Amino acid sequence: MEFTKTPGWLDWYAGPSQPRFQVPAGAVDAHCHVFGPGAQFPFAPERKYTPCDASKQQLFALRDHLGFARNVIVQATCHGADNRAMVDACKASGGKARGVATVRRSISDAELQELHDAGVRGVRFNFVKRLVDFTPKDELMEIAGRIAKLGWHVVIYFEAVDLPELWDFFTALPTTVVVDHMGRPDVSKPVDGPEFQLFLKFMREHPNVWSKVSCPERLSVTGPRALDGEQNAYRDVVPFARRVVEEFPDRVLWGTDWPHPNLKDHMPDDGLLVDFILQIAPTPELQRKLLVDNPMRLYWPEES
Ligand SMILES: O=C(O)c1cc(C(=O)O)oc(=O)c1
Repeated sequence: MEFTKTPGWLDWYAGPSQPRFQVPAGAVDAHCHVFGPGAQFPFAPERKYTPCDASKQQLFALRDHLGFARNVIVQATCHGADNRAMVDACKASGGKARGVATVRRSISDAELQELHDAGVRGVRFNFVKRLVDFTPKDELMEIAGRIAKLGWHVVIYFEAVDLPELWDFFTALPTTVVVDHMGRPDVSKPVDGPEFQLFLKFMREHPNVWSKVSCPERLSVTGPRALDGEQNAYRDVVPFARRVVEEFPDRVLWGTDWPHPNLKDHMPDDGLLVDFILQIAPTPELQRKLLVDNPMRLYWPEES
């Protein structure tokens, strides 16, 4: 099947630089995606965007180039609840990738078990309205109850302004809960202001809640961009991510977010995104927790 990219689509950055920051041995890129290829794994009819292709081979090449050992491949919304591309990548990784799936209530126990055998360890619930249609909360809660029995967790993606409305649902989830991209704070607001303080309270009061301190390129308003060798990129995001890393060092994850769906302004150099980690996790101990210990505990508990 032939697909035409969404107008203005930015393709992932070809030829990323070699990071200056050498990540610790065994580091995990805990948030990345594959897109198709569309000819092999068609994009879902209900998708809100049509991306460029981003194959498993290209993802694994990036992993090796950046010095990472493993990936967590998160189902991208352009594939809906058809997890074949993500599952194919997990299976092809030789145990070096785990997955996070999107499932509907109609999924059978046998299908859940097949996902588990392929390496899936979580489901993603998405509340970002530009990405997905609404799913009733009772359906999501039913799915959460079922996947809890497999030892999986729930990944949630939402925007900061929606946290108050979603609070009761999130805090009732029976599993570990992993927040994508720090719940998308508005970084033009103060880090000590009510909006981000509510997010910190969410983590403080609920020890089952983890956060990915990822996507500065999405959250930044004033940059500078991770391009042209910039070693101090996205300075406006740093206080937010650093606060989360320092207060909750055992409940944070980091990922490239490659191939960076829906960026409108620029496509970052992934090598420089790795260097960004030094700004938010300044000590070797924090780096090891963020990049190795925490993702291993969540995704490869049998090895950690
Ligand atoms: O902000 C986004 O556009 C975005 C989209 C997706 C997805 O389409 O799955 O995943 C992400 O992590 C971020």
